[in-house]
Amino acid sequence: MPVPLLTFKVIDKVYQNGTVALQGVNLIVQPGEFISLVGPSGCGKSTVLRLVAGLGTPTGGLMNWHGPNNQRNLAFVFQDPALMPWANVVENVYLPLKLKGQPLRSVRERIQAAINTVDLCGCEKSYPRQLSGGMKMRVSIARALVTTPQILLMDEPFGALDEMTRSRLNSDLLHLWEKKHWTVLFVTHNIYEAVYLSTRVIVMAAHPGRVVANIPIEAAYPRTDSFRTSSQFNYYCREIMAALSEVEGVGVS
Ligand SMILES: Nc1ncnc2c1ncn2[C@@H]1O[C@H](COP(=O)(O)OP(=O)(O)OP(=O)(O)O)[C@@H](O)[C@H]1O
Repeated sequence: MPVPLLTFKVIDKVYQNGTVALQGVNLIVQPGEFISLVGPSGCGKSTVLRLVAGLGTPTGGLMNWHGPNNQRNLAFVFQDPALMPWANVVENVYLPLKLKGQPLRSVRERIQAAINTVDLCGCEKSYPRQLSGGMKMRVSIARALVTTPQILLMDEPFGALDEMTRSRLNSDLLHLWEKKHWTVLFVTHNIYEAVYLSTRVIVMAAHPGRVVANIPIEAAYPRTDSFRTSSQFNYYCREIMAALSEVEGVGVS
């Protein structure tokens, strides 16, 4: 077995008001995996991402990064692309590097490469108001990629988009992942999206937040549109629905 990137060993997270957001969560993340977390509202999906990002600490258990000096190099993509409205695409993608004090001239190539990766070549000078919802999300992904993260944390990134745009961005994201093979932790309420994208789906339950199933999606990549209508796809969707229906508070959309 390769050395994991990150491990959660029996992780608990109890917030100050007493909410048990996570109880006894075990998770091993291998480099290059695309893991989706699905489950009803309040089962602790975002809490897992926040702990990985270092935005809070577990109240029990052990979380280990296996990189040098326990270092983490990660990037977050949220549902809201949160672009600076007064800044163009290049300036928005530059932001994380600017915050690290890197002069623009020294990172221009990296910025351009990230913009090319998300197929926004030609839009460098555009402002957010001139871009569609899907294009704004691509800028947000480019801004995450420009830091070359070891792990990309995505919290319902496509939840606010219409079904067509979501489906196209799912395919685009998968193409990017196949090219670059980053490690992705992806939160979604949508089991079809989870099955289409992931190497593995973690099903969670609420009250307390916990893992109830760990389902490897053993379908070959590249995953084309025909995968979405295949019997294999339906099989995995049914398996996840069955795991969800065994727990209370099922709320998938
Ligand atoms: N800062 C906080 N303080 C107190 N309770 C919190 C805090 N953040 C989250 N919670 C609670 O912890 C539980 C897990 O929340 P979390 O946001 O991780 O769930 P989730 O599965 O991502 O939910 P959703 O799908 O609705 O976004 C919920 O009951 C939530 O109300």
